[in-house]
Amino acid sequence: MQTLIINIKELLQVRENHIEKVSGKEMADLPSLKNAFLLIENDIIKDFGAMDDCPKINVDKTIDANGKIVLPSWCDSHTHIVYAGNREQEFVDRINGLTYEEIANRGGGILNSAKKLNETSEEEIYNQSKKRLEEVISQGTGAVEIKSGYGLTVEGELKMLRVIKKLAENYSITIKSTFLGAHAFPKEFKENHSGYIDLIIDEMLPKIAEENLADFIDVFLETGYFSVEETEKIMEAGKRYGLPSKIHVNQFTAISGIAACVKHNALTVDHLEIVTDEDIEVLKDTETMPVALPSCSFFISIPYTPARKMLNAGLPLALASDFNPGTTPSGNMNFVVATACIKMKMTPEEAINAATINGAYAMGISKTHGSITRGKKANLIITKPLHSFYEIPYCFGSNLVEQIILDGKLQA
Ligand SMILES: N=CN[C@@H](CCC(=O)O)C(=O)O
Ligand SMILES: [Zn+2]
Repeated sequence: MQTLIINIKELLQVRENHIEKVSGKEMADLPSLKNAFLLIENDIIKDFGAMDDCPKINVDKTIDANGKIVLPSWCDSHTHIVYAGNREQEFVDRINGLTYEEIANRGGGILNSAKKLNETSEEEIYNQSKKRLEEVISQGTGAVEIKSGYGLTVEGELKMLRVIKKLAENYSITIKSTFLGAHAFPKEFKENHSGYIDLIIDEMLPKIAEENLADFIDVFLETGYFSVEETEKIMEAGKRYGLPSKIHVNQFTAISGIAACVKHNALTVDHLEIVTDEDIEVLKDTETMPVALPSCSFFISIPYTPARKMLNAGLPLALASDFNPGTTPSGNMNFVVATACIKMKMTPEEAINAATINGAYAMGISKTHGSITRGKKANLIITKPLHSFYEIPYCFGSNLVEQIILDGKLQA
């Protein structure tokens, strides 16, 4: 099956040679081709180039992208799409003056979602979650990481991970799965942290490994949640099962968690609303990708990740949605890119690099996703006719995604 896209006004994120990620100043460069074609064979990008060089061949399908921009699908490396119910009452409570911390201390927050999840059947959780997945697909996401973390019991965590697995089996979007048993301490373990950590390490992890349910392990490393020492113990356990870590850290406080993550070769450190100079130093020249979640900052009114400072220090940065019922009930990566430009002062080039190739790196899939490179997966966005790709962040409230290609197939 061959599909040819012709007359592309601008083809973005064109990389002739394989790259894993872009860092610092490199992020300002978003290579592109104007008046281009792109040839897809089955689910793979077979070729691309200037329209003058467009092959004269018979193909199964031709798409005329006159006036439109084509780019690799968004790679959203941090979500909690699988959950039960929602938490709109907490949204109103925050409007009326309560903080995220105060709501959590009253038994709301993550424990509220955990209660709902444990009361809901696997089938019902699947049905609720698939709607969110379908929504983000329609908004241009072509690869997504989904975390557990609202079970906080052996059965609850397994249930969430099985739903993620089923979504991955039933949808063309690429899905990576992360075990986040260490999202919060359940009430019954409030005074017995080591008891819950033993449950994670001795009971949850072996079962998850046996069913091959996770690609990564995550911990909410934060004051009032998991300490640096507790997180290190869980990262080490994850490693024994071949699970690299992707860690929630520095959302509200900086407690030297990033250094611990780097020491354990974490693939990513995520959130980073509060970042110290020491944190930046420790991330330099490492393989750990910092991940910013600007929709979370927007929704719960906390600081934005200091992107400029980090890029000026030569660091890479990925952007992700954090789609979850508490802090970010949106998985719209177009909004993430726009907010990064508007609030974090990233240029459109930097933000698109952060949401494509660096997002792919943050899921361990930059060999196959995140750029227009021959041999990579044909997961693509075709926009509506645009003046330029700057309109993607500029028109922050509009849906500019016209068509989606996943696994080389145009989605209905
Ligand atoms: N901060 C930790 N976890 C989620 C929020 C969880 C929740 O409130 O349900 C986040 O990434 O923002
Ligand atoms: Zn999160």
